[in-house]
Amino acid sequence: MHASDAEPRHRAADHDRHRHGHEPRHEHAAGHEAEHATQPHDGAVATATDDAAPALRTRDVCLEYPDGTDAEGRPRTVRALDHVSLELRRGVMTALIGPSGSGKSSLLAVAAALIKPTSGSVFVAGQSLTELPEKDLARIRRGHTGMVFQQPNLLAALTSREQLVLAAHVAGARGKELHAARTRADELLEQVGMVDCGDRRPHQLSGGQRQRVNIARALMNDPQLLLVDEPTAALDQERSRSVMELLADLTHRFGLASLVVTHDTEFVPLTDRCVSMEDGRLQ
Ligand SMILES: Nc1ncnc2c1ncn2[C@@H]1O[C@H](COP(=O)(O)OP(=O)(O)OP(=O)(O)O)[C@@H](O)[C@H]1O
Repeated sequence: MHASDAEPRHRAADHDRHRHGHEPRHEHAAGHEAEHATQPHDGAVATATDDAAPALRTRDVCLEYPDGTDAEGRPRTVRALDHVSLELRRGVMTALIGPSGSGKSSLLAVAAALIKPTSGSVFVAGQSLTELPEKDLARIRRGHTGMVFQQPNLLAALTSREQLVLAAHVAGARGKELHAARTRADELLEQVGMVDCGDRRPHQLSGGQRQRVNIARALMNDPQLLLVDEPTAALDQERSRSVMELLADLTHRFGLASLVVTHDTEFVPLTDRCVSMEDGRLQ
């Protein structure tokens, strides 16, 4: 076992909580936040966000995928999300469970603004995503949302530090900002217990360590919302627990609204809240 898999080092916690300017909060009743698609004077849609609003709110979201044609040649659809209303607040880690095909990944994809719902509304930090053009959706994805998938998908040629700096570069960092990104990358690697692995490439890391780099990379652009799909699918029990504990810890210290899809119900007690899906509906 790799020491950094089992014993993440968590320093600079207070610094980060202050940087974000808030303590973790409990869930509030839905419906009292300022939610708006701002219409500026020039007619373009601005991406104004409101830090007091939930990091994510979906209202009556339905999603249908095309599913071939029926016997008469008419197009068929499969309903993956069926009137899903969900609110995620910062500082709260929510487990998303449910049987295979129940719609968990679809909900993550809608929350990440990767797919537009067929109907219903999605708000990220109070900003309605429904009518935004692709360039603004891309900005929301980069600036407000961090994503962690089952497989870390790290680039083989890059060191851990470079993986993180690349995320800042893709988000538009240049010159002095890239210098700051290197410092932030090292801070984040320390936060996920990988301080000694900044110069290592993926093949020099264990599965658990790669997932830690992946998580640190998702935090590079200081997101409010962290969407995590089966982060422990490729890991043994011990490393799985360690990664879930890390996610819970980061959620609280960074004030993230995190939504974590998991099949491992034994780790649900590590989360603050659990929601379950069946046939595209939240139970
Ligand atoms: N691209 C697609 N095209 C057509 N149908 C899809 C597509 N993606 C998902 N579906 C269908 O939508 C439903 C929800 O799928 P989804 O992947 O969201 O479920 P899931 O709960 O994440 O499943 P799993 O736990 O197996 O990953 C399923 O019936 C699935 O077959």
